Amino acid sequence: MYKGKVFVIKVSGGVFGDAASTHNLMEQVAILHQVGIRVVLVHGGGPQLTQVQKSLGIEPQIVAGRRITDQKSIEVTSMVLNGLVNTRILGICRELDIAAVGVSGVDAGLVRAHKRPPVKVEGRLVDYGYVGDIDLIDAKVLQQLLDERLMPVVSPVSADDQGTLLNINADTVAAGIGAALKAEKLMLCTGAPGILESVDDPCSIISYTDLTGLQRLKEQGSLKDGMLPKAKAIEDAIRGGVRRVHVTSYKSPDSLLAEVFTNEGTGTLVVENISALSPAEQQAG
Ligand SMILES: Nc1ncnc2c1ncn2[C@@H]1O[C@H](COP(=O)(O)OP(=O)(O)O)[C@@H](O)[C@H]1O
Ligand SMILES: CC(=O)N[C@@H](CCC(=O)OP(=O)(O)O)C(=O)O
Repeated sequence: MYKGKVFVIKVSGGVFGDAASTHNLMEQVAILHQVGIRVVLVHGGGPQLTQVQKSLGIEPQIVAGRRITDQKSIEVTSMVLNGLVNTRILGICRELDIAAVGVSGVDAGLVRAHKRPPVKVEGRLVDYGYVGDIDLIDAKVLQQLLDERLMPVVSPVSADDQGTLLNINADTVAAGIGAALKAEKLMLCTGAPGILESVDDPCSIISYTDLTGLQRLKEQGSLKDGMLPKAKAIEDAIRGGVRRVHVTSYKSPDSLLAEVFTNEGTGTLVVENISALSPAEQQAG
């Protein structure tokens, strides 16, 4: 059913803090790649970035889920995301025999962005510095790699047309790539079990929702911190043509495969409009 279809899988940096979770997740990615799904892996690296910033005496500042990125921090961002995290994932791909190629949003004009001007967030003016907003995704380079059966491993570091490097949230980049490739699925693997009705109650997981449901959660204040850029990314991906967005935990051992190959799944599935789906479609993973 999914052979030849595009899945964009975004893995949060948190997974790489634990070797067993990392292997577990990458083994599932390997299976999806090996059965003929065109997998694009987009990675984060927020916790690693925070750690290296602190070791260099830079106090990390994150506002509404996005990192304020000054001149020194954009250098750290490209060192950590393009260097450390991307290369570590490629090493695991070697071990698991996945033919993978590392790229970033800078490569071959993949992500064209501009520096975000100071914006009002939660009532105050915030200058995010070298943080980018996406103008265009040119996914040609990814199509070429996928046509050669190579798995792209994408770091979200991007640039403007002058070559100024910009930091973009990995969920945002994954959503843009999903929309550009009209992906069958965007899978966001995060530390949370899925989208929760109440962030303090891990049992309040929402199994199935749509854009109206997501808006309701936002309006009632259920979405906070890192879930804010994730919710925006989910909305943009679906409006851009991605059929299904899944939010799953990297902590449960078979979360990706269960989400794809069982009706129940383990996390949250978001579609454009639940009532527009046929009963059969509502059943499908
Ligand atoms: N309604 C919610 N459901 C789930 N997580 C939420 C919600 N609201 C806020 N969060 C927080 O958002 C976090 C996910 O964001 P973040 O840690 O930035 O993600 P990642 O690094 O995986 O991209 C969760 O671990 C949780 O603390
Ligand atoms: C602008 C912005 O916030 N960029 C993110 C990029 C990394 C990321 O998104 O990593 P996770 O998926 O692990 O959170 C950051 O600096 O943390």
